[in-house]
Amino acid sequence: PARKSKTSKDSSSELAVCHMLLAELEAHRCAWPFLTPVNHKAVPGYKKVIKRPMDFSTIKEKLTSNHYLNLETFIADINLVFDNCKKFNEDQSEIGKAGYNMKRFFNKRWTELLQ
Ligand SMILES: Cn1cc(C(=O)NCCN)ccc1=O
Repeated sequence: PARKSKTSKDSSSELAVCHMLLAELEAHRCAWPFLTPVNHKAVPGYKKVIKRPMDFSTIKEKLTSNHYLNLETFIADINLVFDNCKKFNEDQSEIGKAGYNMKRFFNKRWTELLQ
């Protein structure tokens, strides 16, 4: 049978999964470059190159202030962190490798939890 629009239960359990996923990302040993906003005064070129900065602390703030209307907008911000990283850093740099590891970890975990 066709699924009715999302019930409030669905979205509150999805929200709980988002909190859990974010906590796991923050605890990952490769999370260090992504925990707080990149200091664009200390990182030459970052402000010009990266049009939509994003980091885990900003995502947590948005999550706790009910900014995310649905799961997709949360996942889009997580992926923005990794897309920015790939754009700005060499693949084989320490930060580039950390971003690749975090993206693989995230994809594995959210598909386990939500699909
Ligand atoms: C994600 N990212 C982080 C940094 C950085 O310097 N983070 C502070 C680590 N303490 C620089 C470029 C970049 O793309």
